[in-house]
Amino acid sequence: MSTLVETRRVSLRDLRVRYSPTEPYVLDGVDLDLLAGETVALLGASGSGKSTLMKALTGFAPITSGEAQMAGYDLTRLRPKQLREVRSQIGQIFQQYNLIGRLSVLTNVLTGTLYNAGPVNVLGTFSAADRRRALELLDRVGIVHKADEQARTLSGGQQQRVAIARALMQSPRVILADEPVASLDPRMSHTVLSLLQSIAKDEGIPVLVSLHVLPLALAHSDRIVGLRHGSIVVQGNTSDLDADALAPVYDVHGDEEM
Ligand SMILES: Nc1ncnc2c1ncn2[C@@H]1O[C@H](COP(=O)(O)OP(=O)(O)OP(=O)(O)O)[C@@H](O)[C@H]1O
Repeated sequence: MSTLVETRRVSLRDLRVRYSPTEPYVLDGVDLDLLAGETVALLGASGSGKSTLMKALTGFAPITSGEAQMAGYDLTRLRPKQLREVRSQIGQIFQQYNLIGRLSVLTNVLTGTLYNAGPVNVLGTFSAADRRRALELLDRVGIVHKADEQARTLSGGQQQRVAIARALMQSPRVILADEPVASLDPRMSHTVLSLLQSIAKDEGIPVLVSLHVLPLALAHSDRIVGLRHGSIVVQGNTSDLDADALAPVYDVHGDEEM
């Protein structure tokens, strides 16, 4: 492991991924850097490879060739133990929040520590320091007043904020958010995305967020990357891009659906 900056960045060069040798490449020659403190929006039509890119970064999709550095690890040569280490350092946010509904909000946040847990934590006993930190994080995402409620009683936007607090509990070096607002109304989408962008800055870590709604990407990212058929067709600072510049991402003449 080298410098702090290198452990808080992602670097992909000519990345190729396919799920089977008889299938076409799902990611085909992706070059991408995610830098500490920046929020990068990943756009692309359905089937363009956004989730596969996230999965390749967490070792759930097979990297066929190319270079992939994540949080100081070479993803192309990971041993199983290192794979667990890498995953423990990636905060993942999903469309469906993935909370345990019958457990309290506070306990859900505390489960973020289980990635690095010893046997005591696996049994469900959390330290006073962890509980304090979990409450601080719930305060940070604006939902500490719900700490003792069952997670399933919360609205979608509230649950997603709990999921973000849970991810922060890991002290992640990178956050990957795969369509985190696809189930939320527009107002809550803005709240959650602006929270993620401020976390990237405050924690000094990269946040990669896949989105389907162009105005949300333009409003809540520092950089936008557009995937089409597994290749990056647009990439630039958000302030330099508009809907016209991003049209190639959605210009459907192939087999992708909008
Ligand atoms: N486990 C898998 N095995 C084989 N093919 C897969 C697998 N997962 C995804 N694919 C294929 O890879 C391609 C890209 O899928 P992916 O889910 O990465 O797209 P996406 O851009 O995230 O789409 P969406 O916006 O609909 O979630 C699709 O053709 C899909 O069928």
